[in-house]
Amino acid sequence: MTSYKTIKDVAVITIENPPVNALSLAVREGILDGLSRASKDDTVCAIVIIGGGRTFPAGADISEFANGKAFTKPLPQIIEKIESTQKPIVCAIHGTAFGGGLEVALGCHYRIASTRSKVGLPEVNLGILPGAGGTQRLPRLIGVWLAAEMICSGKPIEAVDADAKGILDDLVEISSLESVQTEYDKLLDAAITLALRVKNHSLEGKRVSQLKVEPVSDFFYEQLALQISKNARGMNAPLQALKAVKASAMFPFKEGMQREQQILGRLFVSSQAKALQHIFFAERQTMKIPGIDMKKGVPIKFVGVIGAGMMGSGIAINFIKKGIPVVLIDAEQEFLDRGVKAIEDYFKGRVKKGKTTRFLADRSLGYLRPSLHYEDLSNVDLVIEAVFENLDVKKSVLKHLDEICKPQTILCTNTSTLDIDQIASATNRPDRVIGTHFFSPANVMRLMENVAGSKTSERTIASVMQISKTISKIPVLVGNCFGFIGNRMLFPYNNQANALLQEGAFPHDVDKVLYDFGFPMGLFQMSDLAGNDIGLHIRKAQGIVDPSQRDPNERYVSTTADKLCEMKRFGVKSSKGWYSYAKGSRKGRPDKEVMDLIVENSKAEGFVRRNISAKEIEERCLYALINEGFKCLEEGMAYKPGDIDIIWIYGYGFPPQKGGPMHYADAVGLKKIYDSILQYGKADPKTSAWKPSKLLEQLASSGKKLAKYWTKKLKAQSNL
Ligand SMILES: CCCCCCC[C@H](O)CC(=O)SCCNC(=O)CCNC(=O)[C@H](O)C(C)(C)COP(=O)([O-])OP(=O)([O-])OC[C@H]1O[C@@H](n2cnc3c(N)ncnc32)[C@H](O)[C@@H]1OP(=O)([O-])[O-]
Repeated sequence: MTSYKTIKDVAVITIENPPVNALSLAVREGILDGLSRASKDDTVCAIVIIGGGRTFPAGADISEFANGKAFTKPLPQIIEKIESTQKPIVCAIHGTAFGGGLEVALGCHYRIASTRSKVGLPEVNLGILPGAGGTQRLPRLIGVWLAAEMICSGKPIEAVDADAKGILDDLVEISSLESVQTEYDKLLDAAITLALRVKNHSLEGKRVSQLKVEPVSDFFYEQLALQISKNARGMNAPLQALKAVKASAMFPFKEGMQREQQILGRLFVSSQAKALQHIFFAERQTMKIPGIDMKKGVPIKFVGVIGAGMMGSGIAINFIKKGIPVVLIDAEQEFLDRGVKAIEDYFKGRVKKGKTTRFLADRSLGYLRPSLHYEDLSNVDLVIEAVFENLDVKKSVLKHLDEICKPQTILCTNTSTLDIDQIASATNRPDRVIGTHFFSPANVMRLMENVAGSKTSERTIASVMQISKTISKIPVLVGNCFGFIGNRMLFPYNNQANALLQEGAFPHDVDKVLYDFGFPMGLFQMSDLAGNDIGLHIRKAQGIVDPSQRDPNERYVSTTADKLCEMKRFGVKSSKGWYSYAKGSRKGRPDKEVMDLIVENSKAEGFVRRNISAKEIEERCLYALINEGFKCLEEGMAYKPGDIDIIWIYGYGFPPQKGGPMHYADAVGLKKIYDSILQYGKADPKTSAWKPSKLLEQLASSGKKLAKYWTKKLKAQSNL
């Protein structure tokens, strides 16, 4: 996991633990061994620590947190050993020196980095803090102010910025065109040169733990705490990290370290840390699908997008940003022009905000080819239709594409609810048809539900999953059912919210509970923002708006929602919906007209309104959601519980610190949820959402956790 060699009397310890050189136990042992060899060897005058391959360590090995290995030869002790070594140690950074990686660098006496590298302390995103001295050394090196900002936000910074802040001693200029090998060679060369230059220098002032921290006023901590509470609402780690940073200014290093370790100990075992670390791995597991070999994907080098509306132009941006040429098609010149303008405005905005350069923006725009002619798609590798959400319209678009595109072209349909098999049946290549459900705005939202139809081939799935990654999305493969995973689960969740209105709650009551749970907004606020007509459109497609077409054995809860649309209360866009809005504002106020309508409907539908507790609101909305998630798993529509969690966190704002609905279910206890579902079902037998999932029932009665059960099941499957 590490290698040792000497070059010109400098000992070089190379960390070799691909892909990210995480500081696993074997790496820590290797560093200790290297330090010991270098210290004992009289011919060695200085030491360089460098990461092999593409990066300096991206942190401690997160998988060692759960199995306890992190406590054997723990990282803080290794860093102490590095810092107290009597020979100068130069740390050479390339790639991403994150978390424990940066903490190792802070323990070294000198730090140089490639201009392409990034450094950061992202531990708060994992529910912990930089627990190997980062909260004590960084403030000593760059001051409390800058350190607190980096540690509490968890955001990485570019090497050039790190140099300006005083984290680095020098930069090694590497152009974007140079290979990783050249970067490594140049960096090592520069590190050895520096090591030889400082070999006889005193280490006085080079051991960061011995530096003094300039105290800052309490006002600074109060202001930062306020900002954290707003930006990272509901997250414990950033505020706890701030306490540790404050300790660096209050106590000598040793005592500060004790505070850091005490706080780390508490965070380590917290439910938030477990949830956030679950999300970290779940996000990386979405590409691992039983029976799908991702290597079978074909490269996608040329793309077509049909529909230059908000969705289509957003989709196109994703590709041209990555240098993949796009033909953007619309039927009318006016719509095409509008789409192109939206794309140009997007890039202009990025240049204005300093997020890209004019040169790069122009280069991206150069990849866009607007057209009114489907024939221009004859040679694309993949085409995504983003036309109106209507089965017949989408079928006719795909039929046309099938006639025009080359036989290998993959045809993607961007739909949020429609049946992929039916759409694919309009073509002669159902194996090359797949759903790509982008979330709006498509150039911002990272989630992509890729929907496999019954005939979609492994090659098509692998190609689309790979290209989704290339355009920086988080792709999740899902099965073909109404609403797929995200929207399918949204229906019972949303139904409960509406049922609560019938029984006695108001929109602001429900929204407050969901906001307090950690969602960025409640369901009614979300509906106002998206447009209440979208829900009506879906209910119409389901054929449930007309009372004569409804199943008499199923409770209908959307009368008020339907009436709001009749009253043209579409939401923010019409300045009134479930709430009323001042012109141009997205902050809604409860509206008497809506509250009266809700009361009137309750009465007309035979409900005696009652006070409903926050607990009941939370349980009913979330347990209905979770029950549907279990049904998606038992039907094979979702492949892993973690996939559902990722969909709900990235697509619907489920609070990450709760780990997603399926992780949360395990945390609450499946028996408790199952029993509550039975109880709510008894009181409301006409709501099918309360029919418990068989899988939930089975796990609740056997006392098993979903995560463990599913991991075992997948292992057994892969051993078959
Ligand atoms: C006494 C107690 C002592 C405790 C001391 C605490 C010390 C410290 O403060 C805590 C930390 O450092 S916390 C850490 C702070 N650091 C962070 O939070 C940084 C976390 N990492 C990242 O942000 C991204 O991985 C990178 C940007 C580095 C690379 O992005 P990319 O190029 O898109 O690559 P990718 O797809 O993302 O990952 C590739 C593979 O590597 C895997 N893996 C990655 N990091 C890992 C890790 N630290 N570990 C293990 N595994 C890690 C990843 O799962 C995946 O595995 P798979 O089997 O192939 O699926």
